Amino acid sequence: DLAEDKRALLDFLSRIHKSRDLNWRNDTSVCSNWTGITCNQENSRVIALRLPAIGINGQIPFNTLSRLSALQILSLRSNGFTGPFPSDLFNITTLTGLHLQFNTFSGDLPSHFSTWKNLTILDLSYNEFNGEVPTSISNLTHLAALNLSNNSLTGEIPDLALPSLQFLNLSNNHLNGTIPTSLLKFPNSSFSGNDFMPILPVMPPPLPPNIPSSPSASPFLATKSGRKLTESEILGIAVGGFAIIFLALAILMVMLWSGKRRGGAVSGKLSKGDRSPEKAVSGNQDENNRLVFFEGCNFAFDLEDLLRASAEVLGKGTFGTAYKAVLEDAAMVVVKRLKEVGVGKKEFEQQMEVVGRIKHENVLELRAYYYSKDEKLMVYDYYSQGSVSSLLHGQRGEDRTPLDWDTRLKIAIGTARGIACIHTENSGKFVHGNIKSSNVFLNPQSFGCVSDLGLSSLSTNPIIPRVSRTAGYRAPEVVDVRRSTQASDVYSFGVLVLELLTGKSPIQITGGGDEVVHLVRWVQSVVREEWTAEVFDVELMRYPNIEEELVEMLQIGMACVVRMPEQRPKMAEVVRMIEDVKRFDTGNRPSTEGRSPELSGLMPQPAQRSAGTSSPIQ
Ligand SMILES: Nc1ncnc2c1ncn2[C@@H]1O[C@H](COP(=O)(O)OP(=O)(O)OP(=O)(O)O)[C@@H](O)[C@H]1O
Repeated sequence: DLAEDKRALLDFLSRIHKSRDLNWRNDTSVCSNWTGITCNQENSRVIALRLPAIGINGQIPFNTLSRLSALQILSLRSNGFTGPFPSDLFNITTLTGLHLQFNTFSGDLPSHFSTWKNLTILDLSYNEFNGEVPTSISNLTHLAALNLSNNSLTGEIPDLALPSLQFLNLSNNHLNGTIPTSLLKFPNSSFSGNDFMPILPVMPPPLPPNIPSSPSASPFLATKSGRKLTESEILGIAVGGFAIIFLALAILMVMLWSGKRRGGAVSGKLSKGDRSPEKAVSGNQDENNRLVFFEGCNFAFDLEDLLRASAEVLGKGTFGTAYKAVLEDAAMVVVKRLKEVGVGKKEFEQQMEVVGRIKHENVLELRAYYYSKDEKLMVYDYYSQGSVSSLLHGQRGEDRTPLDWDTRLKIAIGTARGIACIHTENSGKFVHGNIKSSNVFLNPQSFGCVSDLGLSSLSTNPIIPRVSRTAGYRAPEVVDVRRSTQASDVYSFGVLVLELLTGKSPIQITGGGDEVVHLVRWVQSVVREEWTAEVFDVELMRYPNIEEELVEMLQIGMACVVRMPEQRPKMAEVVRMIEDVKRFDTGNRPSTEGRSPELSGLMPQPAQRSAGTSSPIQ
């Protein structure tokens, strides 16, 4: 229980040598007051202990931490721990993450890695372990990240058949022999700096998607087998080379984030014990330049980890560039690097606090932010499915998740609820300012989830090119005065609804680039001509008995995009209207028989459509 956890921690504290104080006192609450401790929701057990860079020397005292029988995460990284691998930690069968990197542990790794059935991250890098990589690591069937780099390990790598492994680093040891087939999927950088058979000095990142991922396409394998490369392989390597340069540039940019803030802020290469414990544990950064996490965020990373992470550019948006960062523990986050923030630190922080406070299932949670003179970053969860924009307009190949009608309805209702929630914030004055399909993601139940809130009021009013997708969502009055309002959010939402119904982008260029077609105007004109059925996405034609829902959603979408802002419905009203449509979705959809004459015959049959579609937007 918690009392035993407390005793174990106090025992640990009394038996370690440390250069700085910890605020662990017998008369204070472990869960509320003690630095580096995380308890479970009921505050009845200690589930995480994180003491990075706290200046502890010597061995981990035996039979102390191993008594924390509910512990899931143990991070003692960047200290001065010495001695052999603390084998009594095997008693903690609940452990999911063990971070002992940047210490001076030495000796062999134990040969009985089997009790940690739930372990997902094991980081023992930058120590002085020697001996062989134990085969028993294969017993850690949930292991997603294994880092044994920068030790003195010797011998051959065993064939670690780890089904969940996504990140592997064995670089800079003295390993030799060949790389087992089960590990060949990892980039060569995972194995560099060892005594393997000669390999190419430049290690390729994962192959770009346009290169076939057959083993022969890997330069590493080609060299090993010694056979000549085919023309397409050479081409593949050339393209891969560009990809490497591109990736290296991306990583360089991420590194630059740290470089820029030298002097007062954190550098990616702090030596051991450089930081005070409070700073190290509470976000690990200088108080004025730290990554600020919001409550409920379970991420175990800091700015340093973020800067070390490999980054991939997801895209450049209106307010900056979005990167996907893969942290050492294989967790993926999205980091938005903002450009041209037009407000000072205080205002920025206030805005972030408002955004970070919003907890709603249809609003993408801001996990953390960072502010310094040169850099402003925002951190979100990574949504692997991509945005609604990519789901709707992305490649229509095998990998594409088809957006069926129910999902589109769920996207619409989720997004509407998310925006309605946002509009209640800040005494009912909060405005999103940038509702569009690339800012909507699917939550685990496939409902729409709104991202990027709070950005439009921070930026220095970026000028949106007239012919850009973003411009297609802007309400007419915003184009004139360049100021968003809740009514203009409603307009943008209306465009999103029309996009979901038609499957078309809000702006299209036709006629060899001369003609710009606005989705809103096109839908309005088609409906005026009483060709209503023509507007709907052909992909929706396969779903039976959805005509009424389509038409009702079309009416809602059109009500949102009326020209006069004051005539648009409020977002809460829009939610109610869509919820009325959603009632059709209980499995008792009315059949086409018995519908009103206005609606009967409105929908042409699929064959009719394909013959007669006259849409100016293709
Ligand atoms: N949390 C996320 N998970 C997955 N992909 C994301 C995430 N956030 C953004 N993206 C994707 O990254 C790309 C760039 O996003 P970003 O928000 O910077 O620009 P945008 O949405 O195109 O434009 P804007 O800046 O106007 O919102 C987009 O394709 C977006 O869908």
